Amino acid sequence: MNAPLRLGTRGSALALAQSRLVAAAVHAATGREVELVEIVTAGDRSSAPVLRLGVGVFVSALRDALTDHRIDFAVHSYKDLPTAGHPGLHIAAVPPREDPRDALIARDGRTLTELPAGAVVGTGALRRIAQLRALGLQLEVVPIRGNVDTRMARVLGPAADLDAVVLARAGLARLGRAGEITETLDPMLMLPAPAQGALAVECRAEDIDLVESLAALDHAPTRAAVTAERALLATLEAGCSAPVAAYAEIAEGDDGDEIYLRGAVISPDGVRDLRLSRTGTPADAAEIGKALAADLLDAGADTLLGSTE
Ligand SMILES: NCc1[nH]cc(CCC(=O)O)c1CC(=O)O
Repeated sequence: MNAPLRLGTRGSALALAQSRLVAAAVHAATGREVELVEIVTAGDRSSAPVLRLGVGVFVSALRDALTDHRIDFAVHSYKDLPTAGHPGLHIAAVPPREDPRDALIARDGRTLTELPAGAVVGTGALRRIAQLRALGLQLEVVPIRGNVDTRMARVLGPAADLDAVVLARAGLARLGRAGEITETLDPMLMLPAPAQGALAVECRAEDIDLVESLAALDHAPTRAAVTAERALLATLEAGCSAPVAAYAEIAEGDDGDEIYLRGAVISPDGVRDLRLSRTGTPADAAEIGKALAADLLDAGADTLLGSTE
């Protein structure tokens, strides 16, 4: 009898929901029992804002637990992973992606265009702040923090102080709260973060049996999409903190699957807004991402990236 596999997870509602989803999929695919091991991170203990700590603290606590053999595998929100890999660890599976789009949750069921001028919209990422400002809707866009429930309460709770918030649809869907979304935002207006809605299932590279078992959860089109989006991010990232968005769609073409990658770099005030795209085959996902990043740099993204330091 094999001992249960230990799946390390943070204790937040979203992390637990994602971990339970993957635990069930691993059990179904392998017949192995999976037990959740809660890892308390420096980020969970601290009251400092996540923006200052960086999501890296959550990721590194799980990675330390993997390296120390306290757990066998971990599930990350892929978009929170640094673009550089981690020595000794391997992303054994990228399960099917949730809807990667961003979502608006507004009072009185409103959509973006139904919000009155001067409406106050809260959101966390610079990428979203910049794109909301680029719409020219005369919204007052303010940075907010906290977990999904905290952010939703700023619009729907008894002490609501915002007209709307923008969050990833995927997180709300996994928490069973997609029904509270008042508009799912078209990627033409709000291009998502690279890898948004995707999960990364990580284990020790040396555990070849587990690497092989977890591969049953891998979804090739999602992996190709995420590879393209993150290649773009990694190529642009050199020393910058500018808002970068990327979204790859995989569709059936005449000669097999085709990948359609869109990328955007927007100045934080929303005034300069560069959007370009490329197509190719999923096998070339990484090259397409790098090439689109080069296109964006040629079109002036470098000055945009430089000006936001
Ligand atoms: N940075 C926070 C974060 N990391 C992952 C998700 C959930 C969506 C996903 O899995 O991409 C969220 C919340 C959000 O952006 O609204």
